[in-house]
Amino acid sequence: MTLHFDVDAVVLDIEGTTSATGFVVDVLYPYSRARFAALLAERSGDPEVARAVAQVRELTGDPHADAAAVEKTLGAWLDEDRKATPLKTLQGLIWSEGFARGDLVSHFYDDVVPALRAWHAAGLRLYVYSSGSVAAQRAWFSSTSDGDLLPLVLGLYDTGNAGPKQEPESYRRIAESTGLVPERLLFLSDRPGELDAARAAGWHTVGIRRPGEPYYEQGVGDHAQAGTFDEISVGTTRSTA
Ligand SMILES: CSCCC(=O)C(=O)COP(=O)(O)O
Ligand SMILES: [Mg+2]
Repeated sequence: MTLHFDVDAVVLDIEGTTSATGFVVDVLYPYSRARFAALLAERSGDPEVARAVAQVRELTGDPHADAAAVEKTLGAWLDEDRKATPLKTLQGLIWSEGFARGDLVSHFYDDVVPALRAWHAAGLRLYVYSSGSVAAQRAWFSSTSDGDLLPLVLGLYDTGNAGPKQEPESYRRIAESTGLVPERLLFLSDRPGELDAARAAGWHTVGIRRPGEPYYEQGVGDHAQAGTFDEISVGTTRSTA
């Protein structure tokens, strides 16, 4: 069955939706884990690193945590796949450099890139909203085995510039930033809590359920659902806020 939506923009989650969680956890996470110590030791003066370290100390309630303690916290958050903003900031710095060096090439499910190209060609606006930092998203879309997909994407949102993914206010903030009314936006995600928040903000939602992904068995509640992007048809008649 094909789901049809008359919208102006599609907002994409990454992990579990455009791309495999397994790749993120098995390739990207070890890559960052192996480099946290060097980043904390060598670049503590970098404002982005210093801000993230301060956030780690705040979140753990330990204002005097040294580099070793911060690294331990980052490792524990990785183990539980916690989407903590400072973890994502530091991972983003490490991954961006890894992609730029050619150590990393991003993963997209086979159905995703053709759909993104077709939707973009049809005049749909494409945005990303991921727990991965904007820096990580930029690198992710730039360094694919299908070439640079970043020109397809009009804007990137993360938990820093939009807020937590399970809060409706974050989706209101994104809608305002795009200049589109909520009912002209479609959010694709694998996580029911994110879909609930987007719907509470007035967006259309589709839960993406791919075999092997963490939320596959649980499902996406009463949201429309699709196994691949091929099952989604989007068209635009343009209407801005
Ligand atoms: C290029 S982002 C890397 C993936 C990641 O770290 C992440 O947390 C993605 O979470 P999402 O919100 O896209 O499910
Ligand atoms: Mg996801």
